[in-house]
Amino acid sequence: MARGWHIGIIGGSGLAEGVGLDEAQEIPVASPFGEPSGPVITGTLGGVRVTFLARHGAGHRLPPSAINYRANIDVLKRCGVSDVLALSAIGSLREELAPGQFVVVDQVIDRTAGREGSFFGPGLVAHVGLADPVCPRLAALAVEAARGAGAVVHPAGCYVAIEGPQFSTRAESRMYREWGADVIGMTAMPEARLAREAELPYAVLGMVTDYDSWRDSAAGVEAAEVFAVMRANAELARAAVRELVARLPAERTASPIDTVLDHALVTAPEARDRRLVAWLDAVAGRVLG
Ligand SMILES: CSC[C@H]1O[C@H](OP(=O)(O)O)[C@H](O)[C@@H]1O
Ligand SMILES: Nc1ncnc2[nH]cnc12
Repeated sequence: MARGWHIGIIGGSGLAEGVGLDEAQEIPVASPFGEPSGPVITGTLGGVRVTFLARHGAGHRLPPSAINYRANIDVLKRCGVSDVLALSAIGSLREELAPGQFVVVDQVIDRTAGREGSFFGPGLVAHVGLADPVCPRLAALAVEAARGAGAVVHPAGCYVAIEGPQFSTRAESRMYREWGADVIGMTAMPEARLAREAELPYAVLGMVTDYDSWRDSAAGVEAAEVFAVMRANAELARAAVRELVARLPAERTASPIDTVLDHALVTAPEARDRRLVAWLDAVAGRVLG
């Protein structure tokens, strides 16, 4: 039995049905930040507590821009999750990252616009470091787990998060390649930012579904293509999650990410907005008392 671990899984496109938990219970969890994508499903997998949330809601109701990323991370934190693994469909910007293969993201470029990207704000200012937006320990576990499940896994890759919902133009797709991005999606930001603010180690297990639009000879990507590849890979993604929980160290040791708020809050206690402080009971209760 792995002590101290409670794995949060955010299921992306093609993975709204969950990961097949034992003793599963569906629980609506309220958040002061508004409506999460849906109720969480909490249960166990190999004796480890796991809580699942479908990012786009049941039946893929929400486009990337309408997802309440703050509420989603807040409810996972409220459920007592210790670490968050995000499952995502991604486009490939490199020949060697082929559809059907997995990429465990290690860097992110944020090209989203207009999304709520922080739990903090006027009345309680915080600046957390985001140089390394994913947790190396969880990412390494995801690599081993996905390999153990039989997937071809690339252990690193830079993810460019676009606003969407349209896919990129050819010019954009080629520009992202020049910038050094390896894969493309619409959801890892602000998810990664918010997980960090909530002191939740976060990693992205990306499943390559297409080659985006940078290749001269090929037609651009279509949503049907993404879902067809995801349908074919959903079971492999679930197997990777089962492998991950089976490979967790017997005891969860502290991660530096667990305490990033220790030195991040800059607003003087007497200048803090009481309503915002109350909203942050789950995300920052550890440091706000
Ligand atoms: C259905 S194609 C575009 C859609 O797929 C990805 O979703 P997710 O990251 O939740 O798996 C991409 O980010 C877009 O939201
Ligand atoms: N090519 C692509 N662009 C953005 N998001 C995606 N998700 C899957 N494939 C994608």
